[in-house]
Amino acid sequence: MTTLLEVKDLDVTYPVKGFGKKPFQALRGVSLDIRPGETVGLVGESGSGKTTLGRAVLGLAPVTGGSIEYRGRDIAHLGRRERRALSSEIQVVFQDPYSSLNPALTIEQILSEPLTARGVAGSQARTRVRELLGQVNLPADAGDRLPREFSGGQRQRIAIARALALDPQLIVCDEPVSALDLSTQARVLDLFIEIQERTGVAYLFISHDLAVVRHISHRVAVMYHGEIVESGDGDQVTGAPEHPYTQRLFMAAPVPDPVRQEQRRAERLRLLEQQREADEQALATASPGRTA
Ligand SMILES: Nc1ncnc2c1ncn2[C@@H]1O[C@H](COP(=O)(O)OP(=O)(O)OP(=O)(O)O)[C@@H](O)[C@H]1O
Repeated sequence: MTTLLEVKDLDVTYPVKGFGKKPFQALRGVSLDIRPGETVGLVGESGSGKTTLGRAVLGLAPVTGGSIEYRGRDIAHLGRRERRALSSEIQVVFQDPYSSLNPALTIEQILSEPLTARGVAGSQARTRVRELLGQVNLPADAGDRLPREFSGGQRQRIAIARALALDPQLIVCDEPVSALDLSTQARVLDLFIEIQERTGVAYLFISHDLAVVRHISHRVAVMYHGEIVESGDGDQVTGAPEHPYTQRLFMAAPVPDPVRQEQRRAERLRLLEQQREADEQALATASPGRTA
């Protein structure tokens, strides 16, 4: 299979303001590839450089070394116009569905924006907006409403619809479910999977949540202090990590094993039962006339 995105030996260094302050190197020799239709999960603790890598792919971080090839073309240092042209291919969904949608625009206006920028207008754009709302399981009349009329999960669906408007090949998803409650997370994750199965879009899926990454990724890369310390098949990396950092990271967040959970529940019930019997015995001793 061909490679869609190939990041090679990437360095990103942020200039730091203030006299005598040294620039901060946030990524060091990072290499990673994404194939068409694939989800690569990027995991690591806060500050390890996950967002920086996503932003570099989007042309929003100061790349100081290495390359980012999209379909064989280096996109690490594109000018504004070339970058805009690439926005139909590479899109983004951010963490916060509250700040990422313009509160003054209706959903139809929000979803039409990328279409209008491409010269798709009028009835063609309206048809596409309805199609997009359907793709993310929102009713067609959602187009007339404002973002504030929707829940967090619904807003994230709208953000996903906007990202899909131009049929991208790759979406950088930066913690897209972290702001949602657990059951909404599960539904939005399933939506990501369903969309991928239907459209063949690839995801660079950034999350600090191992359960989320495990659920959605075909392959997983683990970041630590600006470097990728381990990468490979999702089950392999999450199930039998090799690098000591990954082992520690995964030990801190144990896999919810249904058999183990059932054993723990049975153990809790047994202890409660023991406690109840002990209480009743104590009560019976204190008041000998009482029958259990
Ligand atoms: N614009 C910036 N200028 C200077 N340093 C930055 C800038 N953006 C990020 N950093 C630093 O780069 C490092 C990596 O940050 P980044 O946000 O990529 O990590 P992360 O793994 O996504 O963490 P989190 O999950 O907390 O967002 C951090 O030490 C951060 O403080």
